Amino acid sequence: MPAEDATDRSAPVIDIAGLTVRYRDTLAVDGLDLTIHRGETVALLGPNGAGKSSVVNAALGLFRPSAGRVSLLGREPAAAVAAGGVGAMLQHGGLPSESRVGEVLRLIGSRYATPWPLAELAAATGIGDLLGRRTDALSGGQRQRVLLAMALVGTPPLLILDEPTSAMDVEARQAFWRTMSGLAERGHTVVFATHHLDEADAVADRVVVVDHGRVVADGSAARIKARIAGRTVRFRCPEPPPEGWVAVPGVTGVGRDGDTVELATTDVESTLRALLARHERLPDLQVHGASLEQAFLTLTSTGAQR
Ligand SMILES: Nc1ncnc2c1ncn2[C@@H]1O[C@H](COP(=O)(O)OP(=O)(O)OP(=O)(O)O)[C@@H](O)[C@H]1O
Repeated sequence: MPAEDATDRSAPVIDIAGLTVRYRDTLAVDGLDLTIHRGETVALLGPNGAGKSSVVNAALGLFRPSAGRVSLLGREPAAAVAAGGVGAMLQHGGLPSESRVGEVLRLIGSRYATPWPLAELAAATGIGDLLGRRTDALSGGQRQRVLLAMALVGTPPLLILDEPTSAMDVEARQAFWRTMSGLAERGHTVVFATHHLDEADAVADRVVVVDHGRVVADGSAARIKARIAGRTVRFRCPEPPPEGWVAVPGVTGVGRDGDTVELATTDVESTLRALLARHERLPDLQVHGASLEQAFLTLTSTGAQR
């Protein structure tokens, strides 16, 4: 693919301050601050209605926010998009009708000084066999791959993607993330909203959790998981202590599955010490770290409802 054009490496690629989005009575984004630097791959996570799409759409300058400011590549969003600095894939992105996929990509590419050569772009996005296909004769997953190719054709330094893999099958999803990793290695910045926590965990070097229009956690997936400091200790033990498992130091929750006990703990060391002092044997003892999903549920209102 063509080399990426030079950008100021120190300046933020996305700088959002005090972003507020209201739709009549709904406060969708509530004074959100977010700064993203060149080369970062950032996942925006949050439950349905958290405000992710509103942040993405406002960041792209698709509407004027109620308050706050957004700068993309050091410019107003509309100017950065018009200059070809931003590739976007929206949740309800449309394709021109009555056209062939290859024609559309050639046409968009002709607007750029250094478009990604069509054959290479088609290979990277898995649409080699779709170039002659009509845009209104695509499946949901094929459509998503073509939308991705449209976002990438100008090889923009910044990619903003709203649930880019939601209609893709497992193979297409893996290919998609390989392409994204390649772009990130070349210094492109990738920001994507997703509900796939496993993808965020595997692909993003930074995870931003949004809830009720605010950032409730921001850091590497590992840091976010560590922040809830949750571990699960499992073992087989038919008899609980007389005072109950909750009396064991560190334990915050107790579950049972047949004769297997599952203790949620915030202090795994104290919990294990206390258990081993009391029980000579803890058959099938296992200790698990928190998954990003557990962290997500704890950090957002989804968890509070449980
Ligand atoms: N055009 C609109 N008019 C009125 N309310 C809207 C509009 N778009 C979004 N909302 C509301 O704003 C809030 C945030 O929605 P948004 O789509 O930004 O969330 P999201 O995190 O992207 O959700 P999802 O994961 O379901 O796509 C929700 O309460 C939603 O109902």
